[in-house]
Amino acid sequence: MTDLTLSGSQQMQVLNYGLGGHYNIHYDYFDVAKENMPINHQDDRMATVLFYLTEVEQGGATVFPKLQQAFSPQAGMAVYWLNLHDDGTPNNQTLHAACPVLVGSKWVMTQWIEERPQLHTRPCRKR
Ligand SMILES: O=C(O)CCC(=O)C(=O)O
Ligand SMILES: [Fe+2]
Repeated sequence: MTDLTLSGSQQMQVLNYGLGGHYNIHYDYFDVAKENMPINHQDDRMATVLFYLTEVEQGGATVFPKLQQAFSPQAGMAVYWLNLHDDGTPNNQTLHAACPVLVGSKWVMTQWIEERPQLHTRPCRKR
């Protein structure tokens, strides 16, 4: 689906949000150049695939305020985005949050895709 390898990436994470459940505004990348990461964990989440497993009656949208985009959960839908630019620097336009569930329950599955395993298949370009 993404043409990226999942080797070295964490397992998918399943999240359930009940009434009022939300995810505060955040980036999925760590910005490894800035953060003092241990030498054996210098990798970053270059991409995210977010699968919606359920529809939510009201609320629960994933919002990207800097891009002015919102996605309302639909069962079977996925949103895929790149957290890093082609040169590996973080793309701060990817700031996002999950709005509170107002009615119903929300199930999602997140796959974060690591950058380093793409080394031999994905060229590193200048921005
Ligand atoms: O549940 C959502 O809509 C967003 C989840 C998310 O941002 C994440 O898992 O990193
Ligand atoms: Fe996220």
